[in-house]
Amino acid sequence: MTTLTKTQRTPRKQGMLDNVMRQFDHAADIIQLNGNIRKILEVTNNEFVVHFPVRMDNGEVEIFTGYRVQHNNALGPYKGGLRYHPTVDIDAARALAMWMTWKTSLAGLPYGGAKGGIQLDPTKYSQEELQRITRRFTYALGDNIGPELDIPAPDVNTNPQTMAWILDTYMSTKPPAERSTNMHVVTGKPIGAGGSEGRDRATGYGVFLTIKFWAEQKKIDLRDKKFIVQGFGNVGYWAAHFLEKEGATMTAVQDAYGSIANDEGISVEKLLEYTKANKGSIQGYASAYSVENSEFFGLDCDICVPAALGNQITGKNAKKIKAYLIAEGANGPTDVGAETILLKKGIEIIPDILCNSGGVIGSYFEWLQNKNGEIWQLDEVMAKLEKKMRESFTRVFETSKERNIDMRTAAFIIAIERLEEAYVQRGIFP
Ligand SMILES: NC(=O)C1=CN([C@@H]2O[C@H](COP(=O)(O)OP(=O)(O)OC[C@H]3O[C@@H](n4cnc5c(N)ncnc54)[C@H](O)[C@@H]3O)[C@@H](O)[C@H]2O)C=CC1
Ligand SMILES: O=C(O)CCC(=O)C(=O)O
Repeated sequence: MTTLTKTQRTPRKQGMLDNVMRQFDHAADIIQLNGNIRKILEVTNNEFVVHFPVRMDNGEVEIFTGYRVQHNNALGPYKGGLRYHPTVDIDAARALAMWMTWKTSLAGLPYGGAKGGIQLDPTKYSQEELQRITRRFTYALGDNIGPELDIPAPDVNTNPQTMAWILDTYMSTKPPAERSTNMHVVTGKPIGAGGSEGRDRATGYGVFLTIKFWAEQKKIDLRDKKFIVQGFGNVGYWAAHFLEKEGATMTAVQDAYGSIANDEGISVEKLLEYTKANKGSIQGYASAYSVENSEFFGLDCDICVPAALGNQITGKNAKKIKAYLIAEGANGPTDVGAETILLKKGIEIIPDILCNSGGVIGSYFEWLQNKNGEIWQLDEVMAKLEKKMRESFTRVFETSKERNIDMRTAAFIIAIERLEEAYVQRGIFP
């Protein structure tokens, strides 16, 4: 059995962790959050770091490091994705777990927050190797995940297939009578393996909905508006798909391999077909020209959708941004320094914990269906998702107007106040 290390510290350091803590501090100061509750929310509950060996296709054994950080479970089981990327480390997992706590609280879900992943570059491994890595990671986590304890889901470079491997491995460790009742140990599964209709598009659809609700408030017609998207994976593609369907035009895209642009428009569906035949990359797409990555955020557009990694919009490139709206599909794409610049310029930001919350809401629907032995149709899932997204958006937008604060601070306040209420009502910290 691989050794699990458990710590309870959350040191402040530059990067995503520093950003999420500063966002939290800002909101907590405004509402004068109860000091004891603040202490609890500042630290993560549990942190698991696992090292595990996996045999590669060439017969050699490689050692991998995986992480799962459980930030808070005052509102329900820990919930959040697993990321496979070279930048995954303990601080990234802590930051992303904290954002999950605020996100699930804001969305009114019966969940806490967690996040994790494996530090690796998945492009370097075969599908067989990725399957063995995922299965060994699942064994290493053991009963530290579970359908009523901590429920992983897809994130960067993980997908329904990854979730199916986790499900299968987790179930194989359970006695026969418990196997079929544990389907909800992960969400974002393939439909045939207990997944839900609509979870594939839930995050991107939610991103689109928040843009639509914002445009309604501002009396802006999305038809003919230009948008740019960083990241053309699950979130970026689906957000672009729904924006294009609404009549907006995608004029630039950036992925891990480079950036392309075309002021006349880039067809979302044609680009998707191209990436499928091009190892997932947008590079070389004939109906667009390539641009320097450093120019990407400064391109002319109305709406900018960062849907890749954290800390992409920084003090360095924020000044160049021409969009009047940033819709954060990614977690933590805008650092605190950049946000100050953007807000001064009058650029509005739909914050990640609201903008991309469609994903975890879709996961909640999958979890409920598994628990209750139900199967919902796509239109039912999408209608329920839209209702929940509208409720969250309206609360954030109204709070932001009433208190004369930006939407991120408003979203944090709503999320933290729900947690504060839970702790106070439980009588722990009157
Ligand atoms: N999948 C989900 O349901 C949810 C994802 N998110 C967040 O959305 C973001 C994207 O996640 P997914 O779409 O699921 O991942 P994905 O793995 O499907 O796609 C990631 C995309 O980002 C691109 N990318 C990676 N590194 C990049 C870089 N340095 N510069 C530009 N592009 C880069 C990749 O080439 C790919 O196109 C992440 O921040 C994730 O945490 C948030 C909520 C839910
Ligand atoms: O679907 C989920 O449970 C979580 C998705 C996720 O990782 C996120 O919202 O950042």
